[in-house]
Amino acid sequence: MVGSTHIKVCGLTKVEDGLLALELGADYLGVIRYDGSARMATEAQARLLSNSFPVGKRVCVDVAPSIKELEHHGDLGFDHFQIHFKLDVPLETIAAWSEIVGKENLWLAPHFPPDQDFPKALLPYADTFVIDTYKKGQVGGTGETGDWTGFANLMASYPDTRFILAGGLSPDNIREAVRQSGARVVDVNSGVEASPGIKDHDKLRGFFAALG
Ligand SMILES: O=C(O)c1ccccc1NCC(=O)[C@H](O)[C@H](O)COP(=O)(O)O
Repeated sequence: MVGSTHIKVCGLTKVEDGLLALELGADYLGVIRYDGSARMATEAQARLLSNSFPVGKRVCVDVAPSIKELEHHGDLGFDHFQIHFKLDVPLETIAAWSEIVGKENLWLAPHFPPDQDFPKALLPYADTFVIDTYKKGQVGGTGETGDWTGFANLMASYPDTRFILAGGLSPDNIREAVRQSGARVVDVNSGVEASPGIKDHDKLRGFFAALG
């Protein structure tokens, strides 16, 4: 945490990048297990990262995993499970994800356009929602900024739910993003990368410094 902002650094594939993020004050470290991502950690990398990072801070990120895949992510030792998905996924599937990992550990990242209301039917299944920038045809990790005032309105509408601001955050815009959105938890990935899956240590330092 820096000031009153909690921070997740996502898309890690190297232990040293995660350890630097922790040293700087990261609250959560994200490892992507989706095979459509340029930042996907292999099974061996995911196991190493999970074993190297503190309990309670390890987040496994995937896109609409099967039940078997989600159970396997749990076996790798992750604490929280961030699932990106399109709204055509049946509520029964979402209920099953919630049952498997626990509502308190499920971070739902629904893919919905800015002109559509937040899908409140999802609220019973997770305590935490990641609001990532919508881009047609891409489920998560767009690297583009979203609607920060819309995020502030969402938080005001559902005060008992934890929302995480994601999408295109960087050392250059994080201060303004937090000011406009009121976000208490932020998620950064491509904005602090040297290349997909590899963090740029100067950018990482710059991101945390900007919040200080
Ligand atoms: O980053 C990806 O490649 C990705 C692919 C599919 C689903 C999620 C993905 N990333 C999630 C994240 O890294 C973050 O949670 C978040 O979306 C922020 O990403 P960025 O806009 O790059 O900061």
